[in-house]
Amino acid sequence: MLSLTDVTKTFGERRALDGVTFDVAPGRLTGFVGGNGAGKTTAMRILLGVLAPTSGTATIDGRPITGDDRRGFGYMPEERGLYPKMAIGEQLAYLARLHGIDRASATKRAMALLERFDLAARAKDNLDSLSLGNQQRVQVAAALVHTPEVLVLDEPFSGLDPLAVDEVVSVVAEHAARGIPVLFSSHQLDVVERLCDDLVIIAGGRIRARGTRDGLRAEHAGNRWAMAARGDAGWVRGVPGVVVDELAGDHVTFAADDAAAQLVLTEAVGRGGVTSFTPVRPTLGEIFRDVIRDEADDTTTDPTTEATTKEAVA
Ligand SMILES: Nc1ncnc2c1ncn2[C@@H]1O[C@H](COP(=O)(O)OP(=O)(O)OP(=O)(O)O)[C@@H](O)[C@H]1O
Repeated sequence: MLSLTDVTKTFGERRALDGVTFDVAPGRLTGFVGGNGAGKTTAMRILLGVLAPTSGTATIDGRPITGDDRRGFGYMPEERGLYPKMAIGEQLAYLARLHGIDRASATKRAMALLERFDLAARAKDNLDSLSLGNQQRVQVAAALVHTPEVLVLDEPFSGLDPLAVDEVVSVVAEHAARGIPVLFSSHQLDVVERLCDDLVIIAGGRIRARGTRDGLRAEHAGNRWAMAARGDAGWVRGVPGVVVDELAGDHVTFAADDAAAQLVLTEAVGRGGVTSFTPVRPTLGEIFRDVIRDEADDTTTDPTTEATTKEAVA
């Protein structure tokens, strides 16, 4: 288990993280979601030891993360880190060797990863001769080449088309399935929603929500229901305690507490039955807007539009 506990990070006057606590469980994909400047990269850099927290702790299995632990981490940094003018096969093999893997195995691993990303034929090409999507695949491969014990990926899907996203997702999921903790940040909420097991939502340097994806969706369901009745469902408008969101013939979505929803169901059965009756789960985008709005009162800036200037710290 990889954890940040009560981590605060300030850059001069700017508080980039404020009491941040979350876990990344082994064998699970944890999506890290937040607007520009929310604090995702800063939190990841603290996990990686690239930055020291102002206060709070970064731990693995309950003990402070050491340099040795971190050598076993796979990290795809926001600023990317590969050499544009070096052949990609050679480059991946070189990175594997930096992790202490012998030359023959390093080359083998590099080629296996390129194979996996359908780039084996390009092994001798320089990184900068590849399309942006392929360069991104190589960046992901670089984080995986030493078979990491922990995987931290900063925006691994940015700039990828939907098919490339699926391909990277399946490779990353294979690594999670080895039982390692995987944390990735993304602005693409639809991808996060599809991919992750657990979610951490951050805004303005503070954690606004965290938990399992399904748990958060249930928690934020807000008593909304969808029903497909047999016959026109217009009568639902007249049921006490019900607010209809959308009505289209026999399909209706509405807000109602459990008792009012039960009334609707009973009435529908009396009127000929239903073909479906389900709670409506919010999308991740809806949850995101929900938690940001809930907390907006006690933030001084809009976390989703905050500037992302990254001044160098002297
Ligand atoms: N080295 C730095 N010096 C000063 N301020 C910094 C530095 N790094 C980050 N910040 C500030 O800390 C805040 C959080 O930035 P961070 O990069 O962690 O956000 P982010 O969620 O990764 O954003 P994005 O999605 O835009 O990459 C921002 O206000 C940013 O300007």
